[in-house]
Amino acid sequence: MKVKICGMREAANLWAVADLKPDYLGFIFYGKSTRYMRDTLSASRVRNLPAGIKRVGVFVNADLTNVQATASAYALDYVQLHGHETPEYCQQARDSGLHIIKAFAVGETFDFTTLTTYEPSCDFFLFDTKGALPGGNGTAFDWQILAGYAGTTPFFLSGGLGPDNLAALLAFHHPQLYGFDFNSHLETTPGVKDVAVTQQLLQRLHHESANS
Ligand SMILES: O=C(O)c1ccccc1NCC(=O)[C@H](O)[C@H](O)COP(=O)(O)O
Repeated sequence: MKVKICGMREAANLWAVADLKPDYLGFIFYGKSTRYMRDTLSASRVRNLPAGIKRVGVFVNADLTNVQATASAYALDYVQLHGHETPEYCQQARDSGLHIIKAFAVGETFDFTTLTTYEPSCDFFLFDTKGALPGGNGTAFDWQILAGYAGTTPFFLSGGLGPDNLAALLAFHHPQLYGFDFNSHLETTPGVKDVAVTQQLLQRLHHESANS
């Protein structure tokens, strides 16, 4: 199972977490987020992450030209779209060479038929919890609702994941489950991950994968 750690914003913390070798690291390019990182992390620091870690830029209803320029400056491997971006927007982004993770906010119900038109343009979906904020709400949704997802695009499971629900997480299965996305439940303050907690979590995940 792949692991994405999202919302990095401090240089020293970024290097410490990168040393733990997560598969993906996420950077928030949404100005209203407490994890906004344009002022705290230079493009060269992000570009120079160790090989093997995929860089993901998170955007919310951003102008496509801005997304393209940012993806190029920070050498982003993926753009994660967390707003009301349409299938046409995703297709245009993909046609320009970007790789797409489209996030969807899941509430008590979710109409999975709305995903069909996104399938051709998206590399991954990310199912997050519906909340007051576009992301980073820190609450989990009822993952059983994903039994209704019968599409072919692999997905990241997200929303309030952390050490406290890791056992339940490891017991959750879905044919298209690709990875877990962690954020606020690993933090000491918004944008700063607790390195010891993150290390323990990754060790537990690797241990479980090796034994499954
Ligand atoms: O984290 C943010 O501040 C954020 C703000 C706006 C859009 C997306 C954002 N985060 C994207 C993520 O991928 C988070 O990891 C995801 O929402 C889950 O966060 P959490 O519930 O805190 O685990």
